Amino acid sequence: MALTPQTIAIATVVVVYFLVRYFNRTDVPKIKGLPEIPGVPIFGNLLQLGNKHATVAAQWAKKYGPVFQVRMGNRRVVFANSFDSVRQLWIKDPSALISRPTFHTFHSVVSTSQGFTIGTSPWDESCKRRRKAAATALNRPAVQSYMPIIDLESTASIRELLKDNKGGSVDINPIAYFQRFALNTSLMLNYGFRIEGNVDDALLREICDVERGVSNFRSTSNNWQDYIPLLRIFPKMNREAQDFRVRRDKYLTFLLDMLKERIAQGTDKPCITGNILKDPEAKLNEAEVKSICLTMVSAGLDTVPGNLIMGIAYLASPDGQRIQQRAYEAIMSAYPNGDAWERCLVEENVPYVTALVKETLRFWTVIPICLPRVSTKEIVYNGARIPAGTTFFMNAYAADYDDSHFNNPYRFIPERYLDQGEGSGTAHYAYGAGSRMCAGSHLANRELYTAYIRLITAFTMHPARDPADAPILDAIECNAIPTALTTEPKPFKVGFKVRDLEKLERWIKETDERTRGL
Ligand code: HEM
Repeated sequence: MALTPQTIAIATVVVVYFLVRYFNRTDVPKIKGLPEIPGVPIFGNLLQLGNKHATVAAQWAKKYGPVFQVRMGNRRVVFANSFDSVRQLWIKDPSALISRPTFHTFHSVVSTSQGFTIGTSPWDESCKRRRKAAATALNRPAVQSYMPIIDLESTASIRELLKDNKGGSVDINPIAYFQRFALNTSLMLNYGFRIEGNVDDALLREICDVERGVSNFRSTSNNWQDYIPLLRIFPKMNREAQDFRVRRDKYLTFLLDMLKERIAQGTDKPCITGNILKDPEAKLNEAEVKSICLTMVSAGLDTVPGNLIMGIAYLASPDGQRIQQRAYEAIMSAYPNGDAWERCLVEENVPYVTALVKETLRFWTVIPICLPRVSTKEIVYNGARIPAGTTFFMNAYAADYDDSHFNNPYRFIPERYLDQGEGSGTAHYAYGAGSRMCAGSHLANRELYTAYIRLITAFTMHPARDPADAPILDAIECNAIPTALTTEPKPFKVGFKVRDLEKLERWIKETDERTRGL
């Protein structure tokens, strides 16, 4: 019997209907009582979120309220967009959001050889062990013992800056200098190894490029194949992710093998992985050691420089001149003998610079959509029952620019953290919040504080001579890759003028003497 055109049309409609229904399912059913952003079949809200998730979600929050649900392909996501709602969901019952979701690209393609970082691991016994090991290695007393490394690396970057700016006649793009500062600090801590070459060193560039690429595969806003499984039939994304994995394996294996060889020969320097490998009581297996190494190499690599570089961009701008001057006066009044360069290694005694660090972290919020969480039990929010297994996104950018919490959030005002009020309690969500908050925040704070004290006492910073080199002073617009997990600052240049060459050369020489054995 021949099929009539009508039968074919009806059959097509039925097949399409069931296909759309099949592909339109979500991991968690619609949550009653929580506003839902209207979307389209299969894609959900992905098309509307586009490549600026943080700003689009912040706009929706104005219409739908601070917490709402969206559909990203087949994943239902609860988005929190205000300072207070983050506090309620992430901090009030921290155990409820202790886990992390898995995503196809990062977890099944990029991470098959070295395992997951701590920050991308779902909560289980292994994650607990790794987080505990990292937290112990990164707690306050441990970080204090690493200050010689920060002494060495901040000086190395400033020394090279001084050489390259040729007496102030050349404007400088600060990015590579502070990438090396952050990477070498992490490598020294983790492997007792540092990259000796200049900012063009091949290993430095390779690690920075690959980690940046991998960070894009980790992004919650970049990988539609994570949300729409049908898209995984296109092999291109998988191939790119695999290429990055191969390149990453190469240097991670090189670094770990080198450390093991040095331990065998007794020539290793004290470091976190060395301590673990040599500790007969350590309960971590090879895969867990690799995960910690991976975390240590990647966690501070984009985040610390992103803050420092954009902080420098602001300080050097016409608006930043007042802040630079005030910071300089505060440093001079705390250290009239000019020993801030050295004292910043043992104490944090300039509240204005501490406030400058906090405001930098808030204003630039370099992970605008914080690392995602998944709930391990039911959470009740404003009467809505959100089931266990739901994915949560913290819009840290929106929360850090929440005008019901911060006065003039779009202005860069370190003073907000000098007075209580805005500064009391959680200062900002740049480090996330609650049970899986950044484990490296003490280290990062010490790196930023030391770098600021040294940069501000060494130089005055000015706009570049060519207006085309001016930075973009907006936390979203400054980002060269809007869908990246961590802000990648668009290139810009700054003028550095030495305040007192003789003193600076003396401080550098003193660091050289102090750090000779490292
Ligand atoms: C300014 C620099 C940094 C920023 C802005 C930053 C930010 C963050 C954020 C937003 C998270 C997710 C927190 C959450 O889900 O609530 C995180 C996690 C993490 N960070 Fe950092 N981070 C920085 C530097 C570092 C450094 C230097 C290290 C260590 C070398 C580090 C180690 C970690 C670890 C281990 C986690 C995972 C915590 C977990 O999942 O249990 N971070 N960081």
